[in-house]
Amino acid sequence: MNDSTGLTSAGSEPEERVIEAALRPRNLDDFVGQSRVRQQLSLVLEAAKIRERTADHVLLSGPPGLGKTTLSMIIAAEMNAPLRISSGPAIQHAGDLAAILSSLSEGEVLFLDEIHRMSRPAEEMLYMAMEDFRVDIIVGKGAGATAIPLELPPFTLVGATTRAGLLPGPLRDRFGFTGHLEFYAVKELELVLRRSAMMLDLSVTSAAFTEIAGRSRGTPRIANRLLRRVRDWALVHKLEEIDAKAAAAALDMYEVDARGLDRLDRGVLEALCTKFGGGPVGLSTLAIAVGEETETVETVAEPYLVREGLMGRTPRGRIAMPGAWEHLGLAMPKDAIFASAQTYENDED
Ligand SMILES: Nc1ncnc2c1ncn2[C@@H]1O[C@H](COP(=O)(O)OP(=O)(O)OP(=O)(O)O)[C@@H](O)[C@H]1O
Ligand SMILES: [Mg+2]
Repeated sequence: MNDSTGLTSAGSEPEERVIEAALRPRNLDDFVGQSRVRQQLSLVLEAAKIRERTADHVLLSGPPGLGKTTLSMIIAAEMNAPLRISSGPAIQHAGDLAAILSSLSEGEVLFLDEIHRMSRPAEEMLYMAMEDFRVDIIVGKGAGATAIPLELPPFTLVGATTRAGLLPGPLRDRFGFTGHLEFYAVKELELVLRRSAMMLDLSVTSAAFTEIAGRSRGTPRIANRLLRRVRDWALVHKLEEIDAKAAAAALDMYEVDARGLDRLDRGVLEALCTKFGGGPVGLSTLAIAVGEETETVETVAEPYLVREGLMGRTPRGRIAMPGAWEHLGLAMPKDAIFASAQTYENDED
């Protein structure tokens, strides 16, 4: 069984990839939400089709599990083009990239996941390939080295990154279109779940979809994962239909609460409110209080707590926001920093 941390993390596990592939929407119309990105992308692709050219290079940025890989597959499908998949970490030498580029066929879509993790020399080769559809292959070493220019067939690069800010400007500028994916609204996640339930042949009530969607942290990958756990629960309990009560009971058992907080998130909040009176408290002290590594608290629990407005970051440390006490069903002490002072500011370090 997964522990609760795994259940609510936005990254994917290797065994999960197969089922994810099966649940992926295959065209833009089936892709839920992100209406602006979808409209803009659809325009880029339509225009390319009319001009009978390959589409402009596309950069997709946004947190894990929001649909970047899915969109790249949709782009290839909509353009009726083959898709080649690689990733930044797999391209450590310029030669790795040259090998991929020189074997592309005309119009092919090249998807580079985690493009911010490519090596510098490969990145520079990519600039030229994106702009002029040409690369220089270096043959030999030292003084005898020569550059052999190689023409490339026109192709569309789709780059994906969780950290658009880490991309060097020259690379970012060479994309004709950048789509930034946002977290999904509960209503949108309900649609994702409805579609998945149909594909998994499950009978689920509307209220149950709402219940699961509300616990999914704005992330389709998490929504689909929670749905599968609820399905297991219903199977064992021999339920024909999954209703809101069953969904809530199942997810409570997996320790994913009504707002999508898991055991670690709640532990951090509870420590902050009850052991440190709402803070401010340093991150490492907070981590010790919950028996976790500082890094785990910072990268796994904190981003969602801050996003949900339950925890704040100040120059003097972490503080609980009023919603934290409310969520835990506790009374906020009168001397809690948030109640007494105006020192709160959204600090970025
Ligand atoms: N808009 C959407 N509509 C329906 N399902 C979606 C949507 N976006 C994502 N999904 C589902 O969520 C899962 C994860 O999506 P995907 O792999 O595309 O995310 P990602 O952004 O590439 O994540 P990562 O950054 O971890 O690579 C897929 O199984 C897909 O079916
Ligand atoms: Mg991906």
